[in-house]
Amino acid sequence: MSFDTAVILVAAGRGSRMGGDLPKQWRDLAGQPVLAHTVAAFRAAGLERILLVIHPDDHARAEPFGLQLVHGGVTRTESVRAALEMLATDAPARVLIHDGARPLIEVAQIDAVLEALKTHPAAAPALPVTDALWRGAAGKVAGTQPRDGLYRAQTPQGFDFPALLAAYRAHPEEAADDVAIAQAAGMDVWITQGSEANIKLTYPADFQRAEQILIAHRKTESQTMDIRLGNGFDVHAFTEGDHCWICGIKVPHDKALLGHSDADVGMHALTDALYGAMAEGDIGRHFPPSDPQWKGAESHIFLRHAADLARAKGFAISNCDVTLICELPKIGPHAESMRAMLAEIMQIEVERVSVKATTSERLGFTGREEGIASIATATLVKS
Ligand SMILES: Nc1ccn([C@@H]2O[C@H](COP(=O)(O)OP(=O)(O)OP(=O)(O)O)[C@@H](O)[C@H]2O)c(=O)n1
Ligand SMILES: C[C@](O)(CO)[C@H](O)COP(=O)(O)O
Repeated sequence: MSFDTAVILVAAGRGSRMGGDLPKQWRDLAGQPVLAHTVAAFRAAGLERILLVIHPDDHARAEPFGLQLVHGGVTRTESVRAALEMLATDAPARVLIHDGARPLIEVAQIDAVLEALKTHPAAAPALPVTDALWRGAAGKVAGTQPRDGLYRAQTPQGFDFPALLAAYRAHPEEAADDVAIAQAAGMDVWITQGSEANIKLTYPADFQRAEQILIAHRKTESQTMDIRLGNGFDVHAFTEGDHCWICGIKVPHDKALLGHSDADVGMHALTDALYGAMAEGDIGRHFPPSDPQWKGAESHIFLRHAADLARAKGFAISNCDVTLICELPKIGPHAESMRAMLAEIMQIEVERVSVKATTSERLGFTGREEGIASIATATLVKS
C-alpha cells in the first residue's frame, strides 16, 4: 500500500455525448456502477489514497464509496485543478489522474506508470495510431495526415506531484489532458504501454463494448482456474464409553465410537473429501489400518496431511462442509468449536468451514443409535 501516491479519479462530467438520465460513471456495467470497477482497479494496485471528483448533484451516489470527495468544475481541467489544490494541503510525492469513465483499466497498466515514475517526472499510457488519418469537411475527405509518431492518449496519467501542481498553477487555460499541461511547463512525459481494453465510455455503443471485454476477461479467468470438488463418507459404530471424538472435539456421551484410530467420524469424512478432490485415494491409502503405528492415532494427523498435500500441489482449500448424521449426541452446542478446530488444523479461515448435523428420523443404524455417519465436501482451487 502506498500513501506516497495519491489518485485523482475525475467523475464530475455530465456525459452529454452518452446521453441518458444518469451520468455514465454512475450507470450499471456488468452488475455494478462504472465507478466501482474503476475504484477496484486502483485498490487492487495497492493505492488507497483516492480522491473522487464529483458533481455536487452526485453526493448521495458517491458517499457509499467511502472516498475523499471534492466538487469538480465545469470542465475536466477545472475538475483536476480542484483536486490538485485539495491534495496540496497534505501533498503526496506522486499523483495519478484517471478518468472515472475508464473502468477497464488494469493493474498492469497502473503499475507500468508507477514504475516509470521512479525514473521520470511524468508518465502516461498510450497506443500508437494504426489507422490512416484523414481530415474531413462537409462529409468528404479533405486531406490526409501522416500518422507517424502519433499516439492515442489514455489514463492514468502520472506525475511528480509538486511539479504538476506548479504546472497547473502556471496554466489557467483549458487543456486536452494533464499531459498537455505538464508539457507546457517543460516536463518530460514518458509513454507507457496502453491497452485496447482501457476504453473511455463516451458514446452508447461503448457500454456494449465494455460488457463484451469484461465477459471475455471473466471467461479467460475461469479457464485458467483449476477447481476440484471432493466428497467423503464415513461410519463408526458405538461401543462402551463416556465420550466421542467428533471433528476434533471431545463430546461427552454415554457411548464412545469404535475404530482403529480415535474414530473421529467427521474428520475422517473431511479428510477423504480432500484426498478425493486431489484424486489421491483415501485415508486408508495414506495411513493403512494394517500399520500398528496408526492404532489409536489422533485424526488431526490425517487431516493435516491431506491439507498439506493440497497446498504442496498448489491448491488452496476454498471451503468445506461436514454433515454429521446421528440422533445423539447433540452436535449443535459443539458445532462452532468443531468449525474452529477443523479450520485450525487445515490452517484456513473459519468462514470457509461448515459443520452441521441431521438425524435420520430414527431410521436405520443411526436412527437406532448404533453409530454415527458423516458426509463431507471440499473444494480446492488453483489459479
Ligand atoms: N467537468 C468535468 C468533465 C469531465 N470530467 C470527467 O473527465 C472524464 C473524461 O471526460 P468525458 O469522457 O468527456 O466525460 P463527460 O464530460 O462526462 O462527457 P461529455 O464530454 O460527453 O459530456 C470523465 O470521467 C468525466 O466524468 C470531470 O470530472 N469534470
Ligand atoms: C484525458 C483523456 O481521457 C485522454 O485521452 C481525454 O483527453 C479526455 O477527453 P475528453 O475530451 O474529456 O473526452
